[in-house]
Amino acid sequence: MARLLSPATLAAGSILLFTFLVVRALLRSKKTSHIPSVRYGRIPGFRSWQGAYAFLSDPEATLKEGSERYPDGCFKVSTLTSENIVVSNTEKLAEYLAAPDSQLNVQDAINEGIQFRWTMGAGVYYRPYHIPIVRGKLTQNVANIVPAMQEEISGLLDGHIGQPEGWKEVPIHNVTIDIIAKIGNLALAGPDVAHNQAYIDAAIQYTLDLMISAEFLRPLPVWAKEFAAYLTPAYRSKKKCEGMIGGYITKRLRETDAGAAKAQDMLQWLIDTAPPEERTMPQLNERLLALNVAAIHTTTMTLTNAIYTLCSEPDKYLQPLREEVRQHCPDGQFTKERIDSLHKLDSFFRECGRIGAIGTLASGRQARSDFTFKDGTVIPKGYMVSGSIPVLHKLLNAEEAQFDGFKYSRLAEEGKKRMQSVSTSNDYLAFGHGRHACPGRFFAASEMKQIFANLILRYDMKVIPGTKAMRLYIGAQKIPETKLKILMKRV
Ligand code: HEM
Repeated sequence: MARLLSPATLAAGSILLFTFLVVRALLRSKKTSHIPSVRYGRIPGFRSWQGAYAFLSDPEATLKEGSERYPDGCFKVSTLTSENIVVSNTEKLAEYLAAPDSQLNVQDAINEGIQFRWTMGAGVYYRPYHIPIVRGKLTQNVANIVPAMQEEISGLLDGHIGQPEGWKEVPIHNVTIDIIAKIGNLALAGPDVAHNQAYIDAAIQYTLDLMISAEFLRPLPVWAKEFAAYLTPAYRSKKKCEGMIGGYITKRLRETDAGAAKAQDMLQWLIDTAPPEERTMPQLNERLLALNVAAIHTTTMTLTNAIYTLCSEPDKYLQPLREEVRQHCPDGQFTKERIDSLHKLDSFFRECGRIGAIGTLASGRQARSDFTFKDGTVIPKGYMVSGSIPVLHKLLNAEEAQFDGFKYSRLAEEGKKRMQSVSTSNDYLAFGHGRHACPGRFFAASEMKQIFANLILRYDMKVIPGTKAMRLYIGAQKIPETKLKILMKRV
């Protein structure tokens, strides 16, 4: 091993990898030379890399520039390992979202981003049988799980924040991620797993390990990924989780085989539905982790962003939202119907999703074969196409980009069609759009609203004077700051 990793071998390996990446960048650029680039450099062979530097330094500004320069067509931006073809208008978005999966594929697009065929496991990539279960059973079960979630949220808020008489500094992201991970796992695998703190921490960490592993694996050729995957933090993390809940999964499999299974949770529906090769303990552990990846950080970031938004303008939003919750839930108890009747709260969440969507690129699809738009523009096989959030969410114009939390409830009161936080459209893509729009959004909205409503019933909240919630970029992702503390005081 020492000989294999000698400085000479490492240097030779690095030169080979560098040459491979330069040649690949040159070949890639040739295929997309018909599409205008935004913020690429001038040095031949390195143009797309300079473009990647510009895009990754400020994705939002790069996309705004592209959308302004090419409002009717497509343009391309570069990341370190690929080029992304971006559309700026709703017609083009609708056109590519209607393409069949055999032509423009969502699984391949996600795989490009998080390499999940290798970081999670081939089963999740080739057999996504969990998606219809999330869209169907999990969504239908939202009403049934509200009371258990409510009890859990109450206990966790007592533990994390308590009932402070005076203003208390609270690292709110740490609180929301723990609550989301626990109530999410309550629905995924039941209380035994949700109350296993070591597993919850490991499931939260798994997503981060996966992101790092994806960066390590992405530049490698496919044959190398097959081996390198076993050396990644994601693989170690998955095995660690297997050690923690493997016995519990095996018990649930045995109960089901004995006809004694009673649970109404995702694990049960997975066991009942899995194809034979997926109906094993390691594969079910992998599938639960895949769902944790889809569910924990997305929901936490969206909720944290909503809390920061509220704390920046508490005078404007806290009291009206609290009054609405008190009016519809006078005893402080929630049901699905009561949550659905909170129209101001829903409007607030939709506007947070419009202004502060987690991604700057939406609904990415990767071409399995060449795709041709009506205007003749071709997305070549192997390339990504996405929507530009800044233009589709109308963030180019300063007036339209202004946060207006009660805009949608006001429009509905004026007799216009109600636009809900979970209704996707060509110009609202916080949950994507089309056949592959997020199937977990109804569940996520219920979780977020319950936590948010509990918070505003219990606490006054505001930012610490002199501080401001900043957004950070990780690639094309736009995420809320995680370290910011806010001030909270019991009502
Ligand atoms: C606020 C929280 C969430 C946000 C912002 C979010 C966002 C998204 C987005 C943008 C997509 C891609 C849609 C597209 O390409 O058009 C997606 C897909 C997906 N999400 Fe979510 N998500 C959230 C919560 C959840 C939860 C709680 C679950 C599961 C319990 C989940 C499961 C999935 C799955 C399985 C897909 C893949 C769908 C497919 O490929 O057909 N998500 N999500």
